[in-house]
Parts: sequence; C-alpha cells; structure tokens
Amino acid sequence: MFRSVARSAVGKHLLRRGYGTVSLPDRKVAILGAAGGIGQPLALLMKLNPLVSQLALYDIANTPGVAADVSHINSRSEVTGYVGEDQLGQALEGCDVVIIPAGVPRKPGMTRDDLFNINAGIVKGLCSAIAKYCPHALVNMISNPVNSTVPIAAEVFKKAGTYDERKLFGVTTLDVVRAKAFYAGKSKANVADVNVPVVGGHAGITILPLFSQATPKANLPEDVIKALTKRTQDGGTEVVEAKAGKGSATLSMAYAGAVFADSILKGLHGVPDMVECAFVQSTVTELPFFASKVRLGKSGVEEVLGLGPLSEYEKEGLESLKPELKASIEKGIKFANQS
Ligand SMILES: NC(=O)C1=CN([C@@H]2O[C@H](COP(=O)(O)OP(=O)(O)OC[C@H]3O[C@@H](n4cnc5c(N)ncnc54)[C@H](O)[C@@H]3O)[C@@H](O)[C@H]2O)C=CC1
Ligand SMILES: O=C([O-])CC(=O)C(=O)O
Repeated sequence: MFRSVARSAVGKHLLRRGYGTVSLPDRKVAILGAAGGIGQPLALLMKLNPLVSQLALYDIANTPGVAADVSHINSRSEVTGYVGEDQLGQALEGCDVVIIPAGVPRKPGMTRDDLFNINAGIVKGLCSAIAKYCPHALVNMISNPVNSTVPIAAEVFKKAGTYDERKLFGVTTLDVVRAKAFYAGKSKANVADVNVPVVGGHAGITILPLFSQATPKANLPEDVIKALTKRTQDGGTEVVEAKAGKGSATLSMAYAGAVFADSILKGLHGVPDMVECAFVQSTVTELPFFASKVRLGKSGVEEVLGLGPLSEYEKEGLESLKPELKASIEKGIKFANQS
C-alpha cells in the first residue's frame, strides 16, 4: 500500500459553487484499473472532485507512481495506491463508489464483444472482491463489453447475496457526451446547452441516441439525423481506428466517467434532480438491463425513467437493437453462472 497524503488545508469544510456551504461528508472512491489509459486521467479528474475524501487507486501494476503523482495535487482527497491482488481488499474496504475501467481495450477490427474472453474474468474477480469488502458500494462499470459485464456483475453480487439493483451501473455517459458534441456541431447550438438522451446498450447498434428529444430543438433533416446516429454508434470505433492499434477512447472516457461519478456522488449527497443515462436493471423494455435516463439519489438509482416519445426511425432502431442486446446480456449471465 502506498499512501501519499496531501490533505488540502480546506479539509472537509468546503465553500464551493455548486456544492453548497455545508460541510461535505467523507466519501471513499476506488478506481480499479487506475494505472491504465482511462484509469490515469480518471484518477486525476476524481482527485479534483471536492465530494471525494479518499481516493483509492488499484491496479495489478504501476499504481504507486500514479498515486504519488496524483497525490501532489492540492485538492481535498487523500490518495492511496494499491498494487496486486493481495491489496485489493484494502483498496475496497469502506468504499462508497467503485469505478471499474480494468481490462483490455479494442484494437482495429475488433468488436467490444471480442474483449469478452479476457474482460469477463477480470470483472468477475473484481466484483467478487467488491461483494466481500464493500458490499454496499455503488459500482460504475466501464470495462467492455458493458452489455455483458454489467449482467456478470449482477450475477456475482446475487450469488454473494449482496445484489442491490439500485447500485450497479453500466457507464454509457460517453455515448451521451458524443451525441451532444456531434449534435452541437450540426445544429450550431451552444454545446454547453445541448442535451441528448442515449438509450439501449453500449455497442454498435445497441447505442440508440434519441435525437428527436434533443434540446435545443433544431429540426435537422432526416439524413442528418441518420448520419448523427451512425456516428454516435460508431464513435468508439472512430477513436480505435484513429489510434491505430494504441487502444481506444481514454481521455473522453475519463471525462465521461468523471461526469457520471460526480452525478452519483451528488445523488448520494442529496442533490435533487440528478438525472443521467446509464445501463441498469430495467423494466423499460422486456430486456432485464437497458440504458435509459435514471434519477440518482441517496441509495443510487431512485427511478428508472421511461423512453418518452420516439420517432419512427428511433422505434425501428429500438426493435433492431433488442436481439443483440439480449444475446450479450444472456452471454454475461451464462458466463457468471458456469464458471
Ligand atoms: N464504457 C465505455 O464507454 C468505455 C469503456 N472502455 C473500456 O475500458 C477498459 C479499459 O480501457 P483502457 O483504460 O483504455 O485500457 P488499458 O489497457 O490502458 O488499461 C486497463 C488497465 O486495467 C488493468 N487491469 C487488468 N487486469 C486487471 C485486474 N484484474 N485488476 C485491476 N486492474 C487490471 C491493467 O493493468 C491496465 O492498467 C476496456 O475494456 C475498454 O474497452 C473504453 C472506453 C469507453
Ligand atoms: O470503442 C471502444 O472499444 C471503447 C468504447 O467503448 C467507446 O469508446 O465507446
């Protein structure tokens, strides 16, 4: 364990715009896979979050350096690095939120499902440890294929008797981030004002942006909506190809992961109306897991919101995505129960 203490002078009594003037509670956040392409910038961004008091950085290698580096930033949280499986328990103990970007990324020509064979086992092992050491933590799953790793996590928690559907999230925020950026580009709206829900799952056609509900309204023609939809669905592949064998999205994902974790922490803190899209246990469709808007609160998911009115194009997209999403969910459930 590598403890690098750089407590900020302001301690837990913070006076920050947006966080209120009251003293902030202690919150421990762990990042599993913290030395990776996503893990490192995500560690940086979580170090900047005043709602975090303890930041535990865990990986199978290289965490001491990342923890030492991040710990020198003069913000609130105390940073501790943990390396190797025998330190995983210490990293997790007392955690309120666990963020998981552990596992291998895609190379050109691969689908997210091609990562299943390696990442399913990694996620299963990490979730078994979460069930043991911090069974009440909220879990933000980034590792791909999210459409399968979230069901794997749910099964592991069910077997351990710790499953709480309000506390498990597949992080699909990057799809929303991309949809917002691409829509702003076409509609000429101020990107900071743009909102676009993205539902379904997190792979190819299972990613369904609802541009008919995008705000500010722009009345974009059908061919532009179709092109925006395709670009959002292929956003990950666009980055994988541009990186040409050096991995997939890391910086935009770290940003998205930090945005989502901030909303989760604000929900825990009682900030009202925290709504994010996420891949959660759901009855919105006949599928057991589905990404849609969820209202976040003191126990995690407070309410899974419905899809709202869909255009004909989106209705078709919804029906087309279901078989693939169903198969990915079932693959995860089967894996968790057979091994
Ligand atoms: N949900 C989403 O929107 C996105 C998900 N991803 C996924 O995130 C994952 C990580 O991507 P990168 O950070 O680019 O990969 P990376 O290879 O740069 O980093 C992964 C890290 O995980 C660590 N790791 C491997 N096994 C581990 C274990 N058992 N316990 C703890 N750490 C372990 C590695 O040592 C490495 O540091 C990939 O599966 C990728 O597909 C990537 C982008 C977006
Ligand atoms: O495309 C990938 O493999 C990584 C990912 O999930 C994304 O960037 O959306």
